[in-house]
Amino acid sequence: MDILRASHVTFKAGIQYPEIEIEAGLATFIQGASGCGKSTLLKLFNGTASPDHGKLFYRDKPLNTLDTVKLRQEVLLVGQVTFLFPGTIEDNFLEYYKYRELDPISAERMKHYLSLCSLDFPLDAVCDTMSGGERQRVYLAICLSLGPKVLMLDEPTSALDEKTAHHLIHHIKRFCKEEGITLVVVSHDAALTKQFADHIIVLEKGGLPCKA
Ligand SMILES: Nc1ncnc2c1ncn2[C@@H]1O[C@H](COP(=O)(O)OP(=O)(O)OP(=O)(O)O)[C@@H](O)[C@H]1O
Repeated sequence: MDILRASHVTFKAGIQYPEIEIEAGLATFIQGASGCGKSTLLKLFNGTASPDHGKLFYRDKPLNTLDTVKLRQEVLLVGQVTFLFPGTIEDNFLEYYKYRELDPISAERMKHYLSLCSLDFPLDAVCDTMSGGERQRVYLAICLSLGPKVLMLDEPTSALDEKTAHHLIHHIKRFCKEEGITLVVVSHDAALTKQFADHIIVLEKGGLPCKA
C-alpha cells in the first residue's frame, strides 16, 4: 500500500514527474542526475513546495486538504539545510520537545539516537561550530526521536566517509523497520542504494517514466 503518491505532478523549470508511489514501511531510494528534481520531490511531499499541476497524496488524502503543520510532523524532511538552535545538542533536543509540547526524553535516550546517527559527541557539545554533516546528523537524531511516520532524507551521506555512511544507513534502516517508519532517501551513492533500497526510483531530466 502506498503512503505517499504523486500523480501528474509538474514543477517550475520544466520538471515533469512520472507517477510515483512510495510504499508504506519500505526504504525507497531516489536517484537521478543533478537538477532533475529529487530534492524538490521531497519538499513537494511535505508541503514545503507546491506543484504547478497535478496532485500529491498522503495516505490517500490530497495534501492540500491536510493540516500543514501536522503533515510536516508526520512526513519529516531532513534536508541539506538543517534547523538547529544556538547551543548544545541537549539544548536542541529540549527545544524541539518544547516546541512539540512533548515531555523531554532522558539523556540516555538522546545518546541512543546520537549513536544511531554515528555521532559520539557528548550532549553538551555545542552545535554552532560543528560541520555541516555533523549538524545534519544531530538534526537527524532529533527527528528520529520524534517518531515520524515517514522520514525523508536528502543526501544524508554526502559529507561522510564510506564506512560512516554505511553505518548510518544500516542503523537508520533497521530503526525505521522496527518502528514501522517509511524511509525515503535521496542519494547519489549507487553502492549504498543497491545495498539498502527495498525500492529504487530513478528520475530522469525532462520527466521520462521512472524505473522501479
Ligand atoms: N523554488 C524554486 N523555484 C524555481 N525553480 C526551482 C525552485 N526550487 C528548485 N528549482 C529548480 O528545480 C530544479 C530541480 O532542483 P532540485 O534541487 O530538486 O534538484 P536535485 O535533483 O535535487 O539536484 P541535486 O542532485 O543537484 O541536488 C533545479 O533546476 C532548480 O533550480
